[in-house]
Amino acid sequence: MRVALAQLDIQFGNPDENFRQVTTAIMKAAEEAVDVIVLPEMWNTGYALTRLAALADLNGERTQKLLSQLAKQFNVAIVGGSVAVERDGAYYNEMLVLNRQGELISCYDKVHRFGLMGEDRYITAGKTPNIFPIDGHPAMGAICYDIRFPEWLRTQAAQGPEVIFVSAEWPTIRLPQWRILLQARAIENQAFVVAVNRVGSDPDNNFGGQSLVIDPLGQIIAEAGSHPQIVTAKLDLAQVTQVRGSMPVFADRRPELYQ
Ligand SMILES: NC(=O)CCC(=O)C(=O)O
Repeated sequence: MRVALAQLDIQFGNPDENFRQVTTAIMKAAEEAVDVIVLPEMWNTGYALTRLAALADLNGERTQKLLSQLAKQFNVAIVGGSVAVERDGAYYNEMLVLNRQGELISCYDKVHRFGLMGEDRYITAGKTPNIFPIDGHPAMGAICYDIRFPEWLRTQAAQGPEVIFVSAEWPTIRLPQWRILLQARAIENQAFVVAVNRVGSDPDNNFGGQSLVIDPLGQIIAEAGSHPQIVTAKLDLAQVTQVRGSMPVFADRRPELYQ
């Protein structure tokens, strides 16, 4: 599986510019003949949470239309990062996943709201998992702060996903934790982790990128810098079978003790 990570400088509160930027990034990534393109968190608006009424994508329609059209045009799956969406008068931090045919195969609302960036005041939390196939391989997705909750990722990883896609707006100041948390999620779940962060800044935070691809042993196999860029990597998914076969961590679990 060849993946492209679109590390973008999201423009605060400017959906038109961000839709333009995402279109360009997907077109550029598709030139690399990848199977999946992954976007960062809240790429339509950034964390302009006080302006959601004016800026959020109503029912995710604009996002789904664009990503579906690009997926079909370039014959590529898209893990659509996340966007601010309005549904029935509530606001969500929502990941849309499209297959190569442009069909919506998963719609996930961030489960853990990040209070330090105001999500607890403006965003409604999701409560459903996010497992989907990419070309027949089981995969899953999480959004930023979700990675601090290993039990949430584990509950889903125990169902078989070989790749964990993560979309984030993770501030520079905590990047050392970003790296360690993602490596730990890869090791404990014996899965690839493909994690996209943004770069640039908003009125409250700087974002230093460092998007990562990590193998099931926790080794970093691709890494972005701190500027906008597309990073590509090849995942040898047979490695997941091999690592899980050599140490049966999932079979050895004692979930009856963990409540
Ligand atoms: N957008 C987020 O969820 C940020 C999470 C974060 O920065 C963290 O340290 O956790």
